[in-house]
Amino acid sequence: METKVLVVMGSRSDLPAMEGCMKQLDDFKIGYEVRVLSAHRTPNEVIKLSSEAKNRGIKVIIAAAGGAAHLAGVIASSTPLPVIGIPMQTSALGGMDSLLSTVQMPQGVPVATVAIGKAGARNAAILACQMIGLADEAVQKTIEDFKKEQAENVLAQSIVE
Ligand SMILES: Nc1c(C(=O)O)ncn1[C@@H]1O[C@H](COP(=O)(O)O)[C@@H](O)[C@H]1O
Repeated sequence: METKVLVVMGSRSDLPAMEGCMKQLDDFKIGYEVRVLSAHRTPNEVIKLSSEAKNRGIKVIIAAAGGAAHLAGVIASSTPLPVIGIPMQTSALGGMDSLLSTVQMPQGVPVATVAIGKAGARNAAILACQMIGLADEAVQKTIEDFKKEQAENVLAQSIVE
């Protein structure tokens, strides 16, 4: 399967919160690559990865980090691809630290920031597929089917007895 999404996380400790992201990409049958790299601990490797991503055929980059979460912003600084940031939940500040440092980007370098933690991880995968679907009818159809099924599931449980 062609690799269309690059998933980067700041630490292996983010993996449990990120599993839903990879599962959602699997469910949508979207090819992806997962890397653990840090803008703080391995800055050169992060820039290399993000600056080469487009030429490798990647369409969207998902970046997850917690605390002083600069990873998504640094990636966004060095690629023309859309970057989706996932703020990881933290024990010290509940993820508010990650949220603010991911979302509050300076003008000119956007990061599309989703919710904190596991909900954001899954939504990042869905949003990435929606972006890919703009230029790929089969992927867009996958999203349409997903939304229809989701609505049917909610409606099936809408009557509370
Ligand atoms: N925020 C960043 C960055 C970065 O932004 O480059 N690199 C690692 N981290 C985050 O530090 C937290 C603790 O990491 P450790 O568990 O490895 O100490 C993780 O949530 C990671 O994403």
